[in-house]
Amino acid sequence: MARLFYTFRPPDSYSFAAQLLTWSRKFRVFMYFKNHPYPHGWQQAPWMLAAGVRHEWKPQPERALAQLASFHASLHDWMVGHAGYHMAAHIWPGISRKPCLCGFPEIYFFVPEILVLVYPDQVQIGIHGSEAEARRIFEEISKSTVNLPQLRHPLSIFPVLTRKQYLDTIHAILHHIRRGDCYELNFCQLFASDQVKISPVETFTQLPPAPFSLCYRLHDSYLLCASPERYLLKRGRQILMQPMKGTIRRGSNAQEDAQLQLSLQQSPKERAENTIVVDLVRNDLSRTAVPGSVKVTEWLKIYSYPTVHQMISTICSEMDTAYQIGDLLATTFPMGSMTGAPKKKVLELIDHYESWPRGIYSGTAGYITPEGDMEMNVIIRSLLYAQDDRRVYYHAGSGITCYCHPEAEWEECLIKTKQLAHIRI
Ligand SMILES: C=C(O[C@@H]1C=C(C(=O)O)C=C[C@H]1O)C(=O)O
Repeated sequence: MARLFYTFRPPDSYSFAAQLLTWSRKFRVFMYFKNHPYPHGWQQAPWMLAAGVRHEWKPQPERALAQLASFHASLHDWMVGHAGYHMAAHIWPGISRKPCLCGFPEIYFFVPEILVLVYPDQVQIGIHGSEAEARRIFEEISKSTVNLPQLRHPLSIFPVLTRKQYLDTIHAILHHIRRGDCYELNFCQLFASDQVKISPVETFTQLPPAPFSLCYRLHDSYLLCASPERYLLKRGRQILMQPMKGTIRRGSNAQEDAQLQLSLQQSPKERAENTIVVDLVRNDLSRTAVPGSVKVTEWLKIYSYPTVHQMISTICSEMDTAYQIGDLLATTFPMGSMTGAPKKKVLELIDHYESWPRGIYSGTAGYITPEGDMEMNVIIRSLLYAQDDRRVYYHAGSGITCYCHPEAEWEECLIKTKQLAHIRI
């Protein structure tokens, strides 16, 4: 039986979307998408929940990308899941595999039992079942009570590196850049906290709005993601990537904010960082593209988020019919904004200088539709929570180029942790 969608009209979609998140807690596997409406183009619905496992795909990671398209075609259904950063090891020989500190596998996708799409004027419930069953689900969600978070203690997380260790590492990376080993490297540091118990859903609701937010539970591992960055959008054969490079804090008043935005827009350093990644992405996309179809449709555009301004470029291509979704991932992953360039060399250097795993951070999460369309984000600005171990992790990084001032990069990482400042647990 194919998945059938049934339409309902809740009195208020915003409240329904909040109830949906509360309701999702009863599932051991779910992904809840909250696509804050920034002008970022196509997304399926403002809110979406994929809950419960109808089929799961836990492939051998080394064969996963080669098998993804045929697995998807065999089911012709929605698939939701993630690929962690260390899938890089199966694409680029010589890069080491490091297990995710939070327990997420290298790659995992599931076909949900229940899919709920929430639009401003209607709700669609997609199940392999009858309308009566869909109505029962709709009514159960409508009865969920949303508890406002009980604000108690601030969430304290600490960098694993001291400031001095961080600065020494950046100087070592700059040495590689001056020697010509590479010209941009995205170095990420780890922040952690032990012995914390959080309520993942309540914590997620306190993260700032972002266009690629999601709350993902895979048994005892949680990803609470407030990502502003898209990795890849596939619609038919049209592909779009939107690397983000260039970050500046928001100002405390409108005038300062406009000045900061302008200085980001005009900064030769940030423009160079972004353009290096644009070139890398153009190259990555050209490996599966119809010749001549790779185009930069937006270059160095500033987008503003609650705590930061970001510089984003958009690169499009048309994928050649000889290629499938697995090929697209294999030729573009890990995304250039999280590696630097040239990709092979910086992957080796990241392996060496980041002695902790990135794990699911710096990977991607999202969905594949039955038609093979895809929307995948970049997993950044995210809390990882290992419920069993009561540990919380957060990573933050920045692009290092020859223009960089190590102290400013340290500050940039701290700015990226600012979104956690208001969280209470
Ligand atoms: C590494 C992070 O962000 C990446 C680095 C950016 C930058 O250098 O300006 C911007 C967005 C991301 O691609 C992070 O948020 O942890």
